[in-house]
Amino acid sequence: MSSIEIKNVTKQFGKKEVLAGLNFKLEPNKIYGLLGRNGAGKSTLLSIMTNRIPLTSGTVTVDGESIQNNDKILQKMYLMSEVSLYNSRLRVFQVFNETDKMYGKFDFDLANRLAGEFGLDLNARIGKLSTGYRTIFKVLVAMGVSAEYIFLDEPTLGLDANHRDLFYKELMESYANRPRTFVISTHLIEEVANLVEHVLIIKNGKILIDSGVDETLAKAHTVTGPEADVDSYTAGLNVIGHDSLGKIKANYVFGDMDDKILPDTVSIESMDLQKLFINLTNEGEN
Ligand SMILES: Nc1ncnc2c1ncn2[C@@H]1O[C@H](COP(=O)(O)OP(=O)(O)OP(=O)(O)O)[C@@H](O)[C@H]1O
Repeated sequence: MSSIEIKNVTKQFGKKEVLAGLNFKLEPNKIYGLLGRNGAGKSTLLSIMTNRIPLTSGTVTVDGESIQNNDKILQKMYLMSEVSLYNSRLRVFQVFNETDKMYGKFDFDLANRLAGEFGLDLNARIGKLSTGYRTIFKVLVAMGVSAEYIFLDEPTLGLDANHRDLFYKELMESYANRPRTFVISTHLIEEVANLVEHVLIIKNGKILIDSGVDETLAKAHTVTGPEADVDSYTAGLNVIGHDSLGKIKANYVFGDMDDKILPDTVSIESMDLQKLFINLTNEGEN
């Protein structure tokens, strides 16, 4: 099993720098959440990692080998949006067949069963699918493909709540049956919080967080109480945001708490991933 290493990757579109020197590693058999606000560069990064668009500088390597012009390595990776490359007149089952020819060992059992569960007609032409079914179709191809690394770009775009639930459930089951690496790019943090093991948060073209979910949340605290007490307790800590309700204030702290004695009026609770994400990626803060 291979790991992917991203080193000093930058991407400029004209004069605009979208990725500003990224460094991280993707390990085999993990579910990653690639989180960032609209326009943060998630899709760009996924396209660079799968050699769909060129990078401006830096390297992407798999077990030390560059991915550029390296078909053997690129066979190990699948980017969900690739199906838009297919002729829109093709029918769903034909794309399953094409994918099998390109990557080998397509999981027809899984893709066909899921088509039934989602109510996707295998004979439908892909150009005629509704927005939601277009996503479902792309997701089914991505789940069936035999690649070791599956990059899912906004996999629930346009899906209703029932279909989103079904997708997450099936993804977990499929992952348990055939471990591989999934990188899920999304801004719907709440929905993936229980699914992903590791988060990569992008902001301003840089990786802000690259760590395990549990480890990340262990450093995220909500300190609540009367404003003056809360501010004095959190002075000197890494306060990344706050909320107020009347005279009660919540300061959001990311990082170590010190050993100060907690006043009776103040309480410390955990923070969920969504709240942490919002506070970390708010403009003007940090
Ligand atoms: N081909 C392109 N030419 C010029 N600018 C581009 C191109 N592709 C992306 N960009 C710009 O790069 C930035 C990052 O876009 P990208 O689509 O990677 O973000 P994203 O994090 O996937 O956003 P979203 O969550 O909104 O889909 C945006 O400012 C976008 O306008």
